Amino acid sequence: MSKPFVSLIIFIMGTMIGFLISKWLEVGSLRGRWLEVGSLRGRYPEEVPGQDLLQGLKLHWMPANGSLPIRTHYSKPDIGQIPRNEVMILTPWLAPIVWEGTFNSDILKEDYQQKNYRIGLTVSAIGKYIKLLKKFLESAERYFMKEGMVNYYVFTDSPDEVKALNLEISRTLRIITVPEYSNWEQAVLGRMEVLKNQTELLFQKEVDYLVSLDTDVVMLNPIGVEILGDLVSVIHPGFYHSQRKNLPYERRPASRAFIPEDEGDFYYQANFFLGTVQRIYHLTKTCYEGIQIDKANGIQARVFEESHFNKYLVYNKPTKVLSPEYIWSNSLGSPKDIKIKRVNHGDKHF
Ligand SMILES: CC(=O)N[C@H]1[C@@H](OP(=O)(O)OP(=O)(O)OC[C@H]2O[C@@H](n3ccc(=O)[nH]c3=O)[C@H](O)[C@@H]2O)O[C@H](CO)[C@H](O)[C@@H]1O
Ligand SMILES: [Mn+2]
Repeated sequence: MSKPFVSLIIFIMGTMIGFLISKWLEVGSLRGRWLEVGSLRGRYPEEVPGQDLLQGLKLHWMPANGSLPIRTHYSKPDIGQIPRNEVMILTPWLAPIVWEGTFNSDILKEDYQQKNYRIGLTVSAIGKYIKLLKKFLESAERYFMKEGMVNYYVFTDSPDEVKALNLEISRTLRIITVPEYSNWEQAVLGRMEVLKNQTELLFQKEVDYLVSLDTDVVMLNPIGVEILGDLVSVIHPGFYHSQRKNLPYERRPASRAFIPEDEGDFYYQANFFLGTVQRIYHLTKTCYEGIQIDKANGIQARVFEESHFNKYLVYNKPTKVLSPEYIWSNSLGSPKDIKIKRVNHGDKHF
């Protein structure tokens, strides 16, 4: 055989082997791809992929009947305009801090009205605190979620006394009987237990959001849908400028409310918190369990249920934070950064 002929044969064979190897590799990778496609194909035609992802989602910009809802008109947000320049309006974990001047109620209300949330406002009126209930509810009628679907839930040891108040209210009020607690501490700690138990029994069926407030609160200005969020707490008005070392967290490791010295964001006040039923259930259950464990170990946390509440919020960050404007006390005066006093807390005229 001549030399050129042998070279030609070798060239042709080489090309063929190269071609076969490249095809083999391609089939291998195609097989990988084919597996993926095959797993998607397996869902047709019975299931349309993605439909389950949309279940329960309440969107409203395209109503089913085609008519457009009435829109709120407002000026365009200006990226260069700072709503408040003297206070923090966003936490380092990106939760908004709600201050007067940072939101437009009309935009928020529009969203709220379309979604029709049900809100449960819970309040304890045990023993002499029943005397504060009338004023509390009258102020809630006037200022709390005016345009919303609100139920009031009153925890009391004396339903007859509550009925005797002859409250004139426009919303449903349910009286929930709780034990006669032996003292103030038991009543305050018991609130977590009652909230937890009633969420299991009742709240989960009746409302979307739960709000817990003290009875010694009188609302002075509107408290609206701007407060709604998955888990919302209020910065304590007495400590909002304090350094971490001065916050009254529980620092003893023996308590379940223990927070190490180098941890803690804000100090929150346990007299006002809210969230979705599910998040409030988890919060109150965790605090209740912490309180029970402390009790079994013969230790009382520094600020009762508020210590457990603060511990929870260090490790389960609130998704929205309300400024001290939402739980102000007149006794704290009128500092410049408090632009509006939405409530007066702590006036106990029994
Ligand atoms: C200075 C201080 O220590 N302040 C604490 C105290 O605030 P306060 O002095 O605001 O507590 P408080 O006397 O208002 O009690 C809390 C709430 O529990 C209810 N209640 C209490 C006792 C009772 O016999 N009957 C009854 O119904 C009632 O709704 C009352 O508003 O307690 C709060 C409980 O969230 C926080 O721990 C506060 O940091
Ligand atoms: Mn109080």
